[in-house]
Amino acid sequence: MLDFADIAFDFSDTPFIAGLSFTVAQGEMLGLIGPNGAGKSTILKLAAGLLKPRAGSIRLAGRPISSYSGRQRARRVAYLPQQLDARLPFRVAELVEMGGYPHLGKAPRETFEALRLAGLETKADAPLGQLSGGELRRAYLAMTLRQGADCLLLDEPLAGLDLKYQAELLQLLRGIAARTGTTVVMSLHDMGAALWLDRLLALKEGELIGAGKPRELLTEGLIRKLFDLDEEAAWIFRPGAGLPETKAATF
Ligand SMILES: Nc1ncnc2c1ncn2[C@@H]1O[C@H](COP(=O)(O)OP(=O)(O)OP(=O)(O)O)[C@@H](O)[C@H]1O
Repeated sequence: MLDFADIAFDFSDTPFIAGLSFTVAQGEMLGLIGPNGAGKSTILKLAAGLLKPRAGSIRLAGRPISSYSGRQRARRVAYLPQQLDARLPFRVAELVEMGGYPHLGKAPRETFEALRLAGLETKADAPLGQLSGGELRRAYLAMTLRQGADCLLLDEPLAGLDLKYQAELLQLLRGIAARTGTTVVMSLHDMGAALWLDRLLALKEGELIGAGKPRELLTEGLIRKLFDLDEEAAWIFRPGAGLPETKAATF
């Protein structure tokens, strides 16, 4: 569904990504993990066609992403940015309705259905500025779902969601992927949630340092290398182990 081949990308004159290659199969749920600034958002923006690589090719469903018109691309790819604007002067249902734009209003998923999937039926008439952080993310997510694209590119979709909505969102995406073959690529920081994805790419400073099934990839060694955690700091990755006494004493 998505094919990055030998991608290079620079910010102005600063080289950032070099020789990055990976593919994502149709219906797969892929997670991008790594520290702040690792390049997860950059990769999602490249996949969405919002940034252009300096070298290499990005293909979507077998065609170069650059060969799609804006509307064609929006039918194939829906992108949920990390930074969401709560100041837009719209109500929730109006925002979600905009997801139908690439289909001239005839999107595969109706606005109410998208609202229901995001658990926002009762907030349909609320102005965006009156939503909580998690509700705002779910409103934008509903717009993304309404778009009915084959490939969902979601930048930290779980951020700010309470546990119930994190679980529901993962189940929802899993169901959509299984039923319709929709491909999901998401960045995330929650290693517990990452366990429920099909495959993970571990990124650091624009480089792919590991890839694989979550339960095989997420070793303590990989986590320590990825996030520069020394042995003592790695307590954070040992659920149930508790805070080491030496650490607790220094707080
Ligand atoms: N427009 C820009 N110009 C210059 N540098 C940029 C620009 N956008 C991002 N960067 C830099 O590129 C690097 C990668 O940023 P990116 O947003 O892809 O990271 P990320 O892995 O998504 O991080 P986070 O977990 O904090 O969201 C960062 O060092 C960032 O400062």
